[in-house]
Amino acid sequence: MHLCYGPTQNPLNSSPNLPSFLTTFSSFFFSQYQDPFDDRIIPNFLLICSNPSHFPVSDPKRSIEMASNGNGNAIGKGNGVPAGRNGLSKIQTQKRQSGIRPDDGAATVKAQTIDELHSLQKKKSAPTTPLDGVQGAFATLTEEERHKQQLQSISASLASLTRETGPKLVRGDPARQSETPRVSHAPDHHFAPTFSASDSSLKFTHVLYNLSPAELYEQAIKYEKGSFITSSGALATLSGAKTGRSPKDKRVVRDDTTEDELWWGKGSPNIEMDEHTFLVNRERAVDYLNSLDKVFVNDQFLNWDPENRIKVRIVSARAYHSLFMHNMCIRPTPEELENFGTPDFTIYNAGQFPCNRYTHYMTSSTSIDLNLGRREMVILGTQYAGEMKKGLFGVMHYLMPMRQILSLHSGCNMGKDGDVALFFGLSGTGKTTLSTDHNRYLIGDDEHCWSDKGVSNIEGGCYAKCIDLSREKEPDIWNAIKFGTVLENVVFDEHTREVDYLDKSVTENTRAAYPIEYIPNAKIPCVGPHPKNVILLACDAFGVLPPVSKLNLAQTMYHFISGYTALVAGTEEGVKEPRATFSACFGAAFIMLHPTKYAAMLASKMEKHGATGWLVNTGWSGGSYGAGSRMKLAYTRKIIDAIHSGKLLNANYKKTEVFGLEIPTEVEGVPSDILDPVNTWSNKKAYKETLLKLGGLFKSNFEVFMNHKIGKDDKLTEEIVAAGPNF
Ligand SMILES: Nc1ncnc2c1ncn2[C@@H]1O[C@H](COP(=O)(O)OP(=O)(O)OP(=O)(O)O)[C@@H](O)[C@H]1O
Ligand SMILES: O=C([O-])CC(=O)C(=O)O
Ligand SMILES: [Ca+2]
Ligand SMILES: [Mn+2]
Repeated sequence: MHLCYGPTQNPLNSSPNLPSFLTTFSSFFFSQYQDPFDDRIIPNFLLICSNPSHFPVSDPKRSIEMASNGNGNAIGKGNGVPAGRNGLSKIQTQKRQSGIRPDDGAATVKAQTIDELHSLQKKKSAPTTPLDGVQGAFATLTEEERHKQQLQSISASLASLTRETGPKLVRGDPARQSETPRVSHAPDHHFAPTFSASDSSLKFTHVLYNLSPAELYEQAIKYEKGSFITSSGALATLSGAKTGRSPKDKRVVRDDTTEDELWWGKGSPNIEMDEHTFLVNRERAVDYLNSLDKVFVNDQFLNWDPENRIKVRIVSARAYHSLFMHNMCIRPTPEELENFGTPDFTIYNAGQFPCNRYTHYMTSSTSIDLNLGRREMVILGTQYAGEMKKGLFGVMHYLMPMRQILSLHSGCNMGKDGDVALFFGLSGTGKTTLSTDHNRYLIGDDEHCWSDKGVSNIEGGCYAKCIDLSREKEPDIWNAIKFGTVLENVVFDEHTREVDYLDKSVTENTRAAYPIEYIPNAKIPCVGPHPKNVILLACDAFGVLPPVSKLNLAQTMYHFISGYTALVAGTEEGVKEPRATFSACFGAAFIMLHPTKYAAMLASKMEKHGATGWLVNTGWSGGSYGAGSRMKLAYTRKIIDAIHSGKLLNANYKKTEVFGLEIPTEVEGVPSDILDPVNTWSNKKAYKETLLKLGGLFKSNFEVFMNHKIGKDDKLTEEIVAAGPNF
């Protein structure tokens, strides 16, 4: 069985009450409007279907008729076998025409040998089976020719740039001897070694192309230490020495184009490297991958907006990496895979192999290198899978603004009335937790685009923190941790394989990566109309920001550019406890252009579509980290509910000192006294000091943005600067 798009109905015909903005979208976006909004929403267009041409599930010729042991059947009685002396059956010495004869004679296995029996167990299926009546570029190709083209494309990807021949690739698992190597070179040169040939070009590298989760499980369990099936069916893996991203080891090639286009210098995440050094690292990664017996190749998509879809290829050495990206990127249908062609962007993940510290620009044995001109990324010295996901996010932060589309480090969901909310926030502030809301459709948990048509998710999966995860507080995430899900760095019982989500022995940054359709009310395709609410999440370790404040546009921009939070331990290497951080656009580690470019786009989109900004503190209450405690998730959810329902928009507000934030006096389901943080601190003097201290941190952080214009004139810039803390 596989997922495919089923017939779509036009909701605009059957739902006359839909808001008018929906008419700006293609109708297929909203075919789930027919579904009653109960607690199990299954979008119409995501149907599980089985195509009889791929999946002959009921083919009697192929089914294995399992022979029972015949315990109840007296041998030689009424089963056609002639009885011999003493009533015992004669030993059959002649091979029967119909195959192995089971003891009871009732059922016959069609195989002649054990090997044949085993070969009956597996049916050919997509993506290796050609479709009936295929259309598209490859329609006239035979299966073999298609494989050859695919291998040539992969061979070209893996080619060294300094040697004449590409690697010798062969499709399939090296463990299966029956597969005779079919060579594919790019370019297809002579066989005999030349001056430029190396030993690695004489051997075969097997390509495991777009394997299914089941196949990847087997590869992981057989070959990767630390891979286990947990009691819920998820695959537990270890990411090795790195259990979080390494932003200090990220490098971006600075060439004539990127020199002018990208943001460089103080505050920028883009640490430069030159083209030559990139090629040195690329060669290192490619040589490492080619030296292996097998590599995994994933061809997938980014961005659910069909007009702005990006084709990505991920070449990696671990089943863990392949399954992670299978879950996190958009999974092509067999038809789409067949017409995939050449990728727009390629990742070479040689994470098990270090970079050479004597290479220019390298400051450690880890290097994550982005070359926009070559459309390539190289990963050396870290196996943390999040590098791939966030590396591609960086690419989108470059490509999308070029098309006037805003890329966002945000979660996104939609209510039954089509009201969309964005959840911005740094790592660990609650994007995944709060966008995964049982009463709303999930569009995505981490990376989105906002175009003229509305929002679209960049990814095909979610990446949830799972430290302290509880079934009761986060039921949808809990239930998504099942077969197919990658569980990183969790600790489990040796025997029962029950995961202990409280255990931080490996890391605090334990993670689950699952396909978005594992969330029952996922909105497939993951697109929606223009946002109504823009929620900025901050996990304030100082405990002085209110649980919720309503922002005007200038304040929204001020806080968006500031990107404040207390970084929660673990997601970035070396952070052991929460500490105040400012990260422009709530994602400075991923942006490629100056923050004001994204801010100006956000301001104009929010203004145009009348979106309301909110600041929600999911961090400390009743004191700073150490004295107070983390805001109860149940209260934050009530606050978010009140934002979605529109109730909070019309509440009574008062203004706070220093930050000048509008805070409501009441929110349904939340104790009123916590709404103004001053009430929750027993030491009022300490509160005021802490408030001023945080205000000072905001001010000094914002200094670098003071002389940057946001938008067309100075008006907005002045308003934004004035919207910060005042004392
Ligand atoms: N009041 C609260 N609001 C939101 N999350 C909370 C709250 N209290 C505790 N948490 C916990 O904080 C964590 C939020 O992590 P989440 O995965 O949502 O982060 P994220 O913003 O998606 O980060 P990333 O970008 O790294 O994926 C979860 O483990 C959640 O259980
Ligand atoms: O990238 C990661 O490792 C996890 C994540 O979503 C983030 O840090 O924003
Ligand atoms: Ca997340
Ligand atoms: Mn994230």
